[in-house]
Formats: sequence, structure tokens, C-alpha cells
Amino acid sequence: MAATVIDGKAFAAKVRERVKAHVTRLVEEHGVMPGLAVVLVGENPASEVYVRSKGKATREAGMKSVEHKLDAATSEADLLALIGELNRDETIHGILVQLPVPDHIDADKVLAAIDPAKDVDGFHISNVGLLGTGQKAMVPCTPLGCLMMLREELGSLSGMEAVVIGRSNIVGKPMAQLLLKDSCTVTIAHSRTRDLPGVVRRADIVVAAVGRPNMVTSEWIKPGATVIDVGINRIEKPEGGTRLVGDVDYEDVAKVAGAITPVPGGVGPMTIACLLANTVTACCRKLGLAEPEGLTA
Ligand SMILES: Nc1nc(=O)c2c([nH]1)NC[C@@H]1CN(c3ccc(C(=O)N[C@@H](CCC(=O)O)C(=O)O)cc3)C=[N+]21
Repeated sequence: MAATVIDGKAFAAKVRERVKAHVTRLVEEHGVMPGLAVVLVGENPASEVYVRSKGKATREAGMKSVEHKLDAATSEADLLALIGELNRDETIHGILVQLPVPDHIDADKVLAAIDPAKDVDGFHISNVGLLGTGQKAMVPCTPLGCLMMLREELGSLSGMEAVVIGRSNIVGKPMAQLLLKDSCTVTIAHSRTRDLPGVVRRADIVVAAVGRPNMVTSEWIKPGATVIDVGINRIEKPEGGTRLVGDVDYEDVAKVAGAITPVPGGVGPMTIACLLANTVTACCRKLGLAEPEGLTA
């Protein structure tokens, strides 16, 4: 039986509707419009596309969107000064510094400078620690989007075997924390894992976040498993031009999986929806309101 396709684009549209409803309520009942500031340092065509679509989504949700495009030669001190200003700006509830930053800037230092309450990426060590200890954190957007899709597809995740492939701070590690919080038995596998296919074959839930095009194939997948593909790899087409593929060999894996996310149209759109969701969450917390329904982990 062919796998169910998890339509991330359609689900993201639903999440964005929810975001919009919360924004309307914040504006009408509290006179506050959530604001998101995105900071981009240097020129990177892929980043610029992403920043533009984020700005558009932010405005469509009825929120304030601010973009700061800084020259590639911007000093670390100048970037830190801008973050300080955004931290103090009452109209800004979320701050995102697009990664990667140029080599002469220390990314860890920059992330540490963001007010943890405005850290909508969830990359500040305070938020990492809060998530790891089961406290109220800002949760990284991509893992949050993956979790929302898994819950939507599977209902309760309790007791399931989950294997996360990839140990990055932005996806693998926080994804594992969220799955653990939902009572999965969690394995983080990576490039040094012995018998990676054998480890992945145990999984009811597979989250692939390695950055290697089409790495995961059907022999790795337990029949009926749910497969979330976080990879976004641009590869050359034989006939010229490029196309986006994930870390999962979609056509192949779809033959055995129970459900699978496509690339594009899977995790990517959910990441943007969750960025908006996190901005609303940050705004609600600042105002001392209840957690916005359907937008948090
Ligand atoms: N501080 C920070 N936070 C981030 O969240 C962050 C970042 N830096 N740096 C870059 C990556 C990349 N990223 C994407 C989000 C959505 C799509 C997305 O929506 N992709 C579409 C396809 C877009 C296309 O066709 O090119 C899809 O998957 O359907 C892609 C990439 C967030 N990132």
C-alpha cells in the first residue's frame, strides 16, 4: 500500500490561520500587534528568498515585519548593537538572525545576545536548557513543525520508537527532546552510527536531518513507519537546471512507509508557520496571557 502523503503546505496554511486568529485577538482585545524582526548579514541568494517569504507570511498574518539587511562586512560589534536595540524595542516580540553568519562573526555570541524571551528560533542556551529540562521554552521552528505534523498524523506518540538521523543543535537535538517529551523511545543516530540502516529499521518514526540528498532508502524503513524529511538539498538535474530533494529517497521510501513528508511542500512551509506561531507565543507570554492554543509544543 502506498504511503499517506503528509501535506506540510496545507497544514502550514491551517497553522497560519490559527496564528492570524490569535493576532486579531491580540490587536483587538489588547491593542498589541506582534512584531518579528529578521536580520540577514551578507548576500546569500537562498537566504534572501527565505527572508522575503518569511516577511510576506508575517504581514499576511497581520503582524509587524521588520527586515534588517546588513552588509557582509558588518562588524560583530555592530550586529550586537542592533540586537541590543531590537531587544529594547517594545514593538518587537521576536528576533531571528538568519544563519549562517559570515566567518568573522561568532554565531554563538550573537545568539547569546538575543533576549531569550524574543528568541523565536529557540537557539539561545537558556531556551535549549529550558527545553531540555521540560520547562516553558521557545522551541526551534523546524522541530516544532515536525512534531505538529507527527501528532496530526499519529495522535499520541507515547511509547513509539523514534530515530532522529542527525545531531545538529538546530534540528536533531531539539527534535529528540520534543519526541522524548511526548514519551517516545528516542535514538539520535548520525554519521558514526554503526549499522545505521539497522538502527533506522527499528523506528516507528524516522526524522531525517542530515543534509545528504536521497540518503534514506526503502531498505532502511520498517513497513508502515512515519517518515519526516527535514532535508532541503538543491541538486543538478541531468537535463540541466536544479531541483530540491530531501534526505529521503521519496519515490522509493513511499512504497513501504505508512506516511511521508514530501520535499518541497513538507517541513519547509511548517518551519515558516512555526516561526509565526513562536512570535505570537512570545507576545502572549510578554503580556502574561495564556499559551496560544494550537501553536506551542
Ligand atoms: N536563524 C535561522 N532560522 C531558520 O529557520 C533558518 C535559518 N536561520 N537559515 C536558513 C534555514 C532554511 N530555512 C528554510 C525554511 C523554509 C523553507 C521552505 O519553505 N522551503 C520550501 C521550498 C522553497 C523553495 O522552493 O526553494 C519547501 O520546503 O516547500 C526552506 C528553508 C530556515 N532556516
